[in-house]
Amino acid sequence: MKEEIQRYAAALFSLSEGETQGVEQACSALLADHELWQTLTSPAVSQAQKEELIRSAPVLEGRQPLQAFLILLLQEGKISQFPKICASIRELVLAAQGGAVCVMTCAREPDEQMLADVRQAVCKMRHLDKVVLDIQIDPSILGGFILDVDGVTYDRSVKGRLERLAQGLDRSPEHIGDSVDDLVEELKEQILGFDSHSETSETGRILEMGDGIATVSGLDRAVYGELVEFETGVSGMVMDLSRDHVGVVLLGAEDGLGEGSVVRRTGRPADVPVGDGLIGRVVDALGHPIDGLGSIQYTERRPIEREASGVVTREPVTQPLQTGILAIDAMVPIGRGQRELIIGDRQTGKTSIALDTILNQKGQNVICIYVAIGQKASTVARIRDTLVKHGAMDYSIVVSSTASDPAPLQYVAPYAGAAMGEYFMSQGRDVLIVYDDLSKHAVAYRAISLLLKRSPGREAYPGDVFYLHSRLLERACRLTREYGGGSMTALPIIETQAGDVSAYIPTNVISITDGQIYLESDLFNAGQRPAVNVGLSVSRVGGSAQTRAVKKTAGTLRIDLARFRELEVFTQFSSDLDKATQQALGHGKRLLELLKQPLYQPFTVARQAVLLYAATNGLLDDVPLEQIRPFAGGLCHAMEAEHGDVMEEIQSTGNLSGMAVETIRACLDEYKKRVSATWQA
Ligand SMILES: Nc1ncnc2c1ncn2[C@@H]1O[C@H](COP(=O)(O)OP(=O)(O)OP(=O)(O)O)[C@@H](O)[C@H]1O
Repeated sequence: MKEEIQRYAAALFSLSEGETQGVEQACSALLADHELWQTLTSPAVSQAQKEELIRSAPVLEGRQPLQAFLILLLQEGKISQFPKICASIRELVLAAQGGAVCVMTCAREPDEQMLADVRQAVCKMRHLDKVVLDIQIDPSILGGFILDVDGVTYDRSVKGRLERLAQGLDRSPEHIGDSVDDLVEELKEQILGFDSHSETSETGRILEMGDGIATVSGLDRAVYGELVEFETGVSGMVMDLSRDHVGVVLLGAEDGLGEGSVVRRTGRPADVPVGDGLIGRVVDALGHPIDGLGSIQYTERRPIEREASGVVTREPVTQPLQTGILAIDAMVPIGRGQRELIIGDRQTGKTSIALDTILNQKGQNVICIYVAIGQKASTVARIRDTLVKHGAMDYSIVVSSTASDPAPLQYVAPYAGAAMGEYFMSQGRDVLIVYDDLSKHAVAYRAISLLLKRSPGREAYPGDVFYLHSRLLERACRLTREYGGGSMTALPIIETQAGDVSAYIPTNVISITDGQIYLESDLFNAGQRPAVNVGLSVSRVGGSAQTRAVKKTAGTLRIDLARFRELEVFTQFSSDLDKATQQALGHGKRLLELLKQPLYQPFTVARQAVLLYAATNGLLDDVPLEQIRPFAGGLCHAMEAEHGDVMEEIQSTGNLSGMAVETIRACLDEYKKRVSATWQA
């Protein structure tokens, strides 16, 4: 509506070339003639009579362009908008003369001296030649005034100052001690140090509102990604910039907002609290606690969007990040600073792998962040319980945006998690971040983009959906020693439909990451859990980070399994197999059996090395298939109980010495002798 009025005003302004002031006066005179104006807007008077009245009215005499304009308004049924058009013309006339109209809200009628001072101050501040003040009286501001100049609000009201003081007191409870004296001291300090100067803010108004998206006019200087505040206190993020309006996504409830509601610029990008205070907490996508454990004492705030570290600050991935899952650490090793995708159909154990990896970081000095995107609240609660139960919450943060949260919050969540992780990385610490899952993240972004009227592309995703994830995952890296030497390892999760890895989002994320762990429903249903498909899973950079003991012993595992798969297919229908084939099949079956691992039971490096050494050297081939897992467990126990020093050495050096190999062989022979009697029975 405002745009339409401005268009009419601009048309009339251009019609009255060089004679704008005269036209403005004629407009004012017409509005001042109450009888004439009421007749023109009365529904009882016919159109022809009104047109005749316009042509013959003394106040419009000699003003043909204005008469034609009014007749046009009459014909288009817009005559009631004429007072607003006049106000808009007044602004245009003033702007042409180097001036502006300012709305000044006062608690009571201001005196002449004050008006003159304000006019002079505004002229100086905004470099204007002339200022017209439109005075509005609002006793609720208590005293002082609020000045609105060209979309920028200068608040010098008593009410505004009190609100700012209250906000300041609200924000500083962190350092206040427990005693009343401390509290009084702190309050005194706050009040004495309060800067009572006016607050300048740029405000706009909502033009349209719906589905968590607000179209706002008047925020001409707003920048992409900036945080704005609505009059109900809800925040929003600018995500669309057009010529005469901006698109804002709401980061909270829409209640109480509608057309005309005031929106204020904050001048800062969307940010989240970061710091050690967040460890052990469950927070929402904006970093607010949702675990009922009280407020969070954060160290600083960091913007959720940040450019990824550059080439100079990065170091190659050389340090392992143990998942504790034998199949992964042996064949798809992950290094600190790597991005390894976990991909698979629904219910194939994707989250379980990520959780097991978090549990395995206990005592490893790694901060873990689990970001739930579009998950059920009950799932998030279950994950938190699991972490608490295994003592993993002491070094973890859960960032939760559940399926019931608005799409913008689901969109923001992984970036917020990355910002929290980056803080620890900048402190030289190692971070593991799990994004569960990015398919739902892409869906949330698609919803926002379509509501912002961006053109849909393949599968209705917007054109920049690749950038959506690449800029997120690029933030995972290992920093050089000069930059603190911290790292952030990312485990993004993608859900496929019926195993289709060639769909749009899966292919995108596969191409961004440094490898993928591919989980298969068939394997999962056949009882092979974790259901890692060894053939399709790769780790592009993890090999150089793999622990030597595991690398040495797992050397032939991948090839052995590939050979087994091939043989299995070929020999499916033949009953008469030669001895070598039978042996190869038996070996493969035992390897697969060994790779089965129950939930929440991660293996240490020493255990992995012992088991892999035994399996890949065929030392388990004479153990009955159904006894493999109990035998493996027993062997590890025997090694730990009888050769604790050797296990300790493997664990600490990450290497398998000749002496260790001999000990393993001896212990295995001895243990086998001990238990083999029970097999025959
Ligand atoms: N190694 C395992 N051993 C036994 N059960 C497992 C194993 N891994 C996963 N499961 C079980 O499989 C089920 C699905 O696991 P999970 O929730 O991790 O899968 P998902 O692929 O993340 O599922 P969703 O599609 O719901 O995200 C769970 O009930 C879990 O207990």
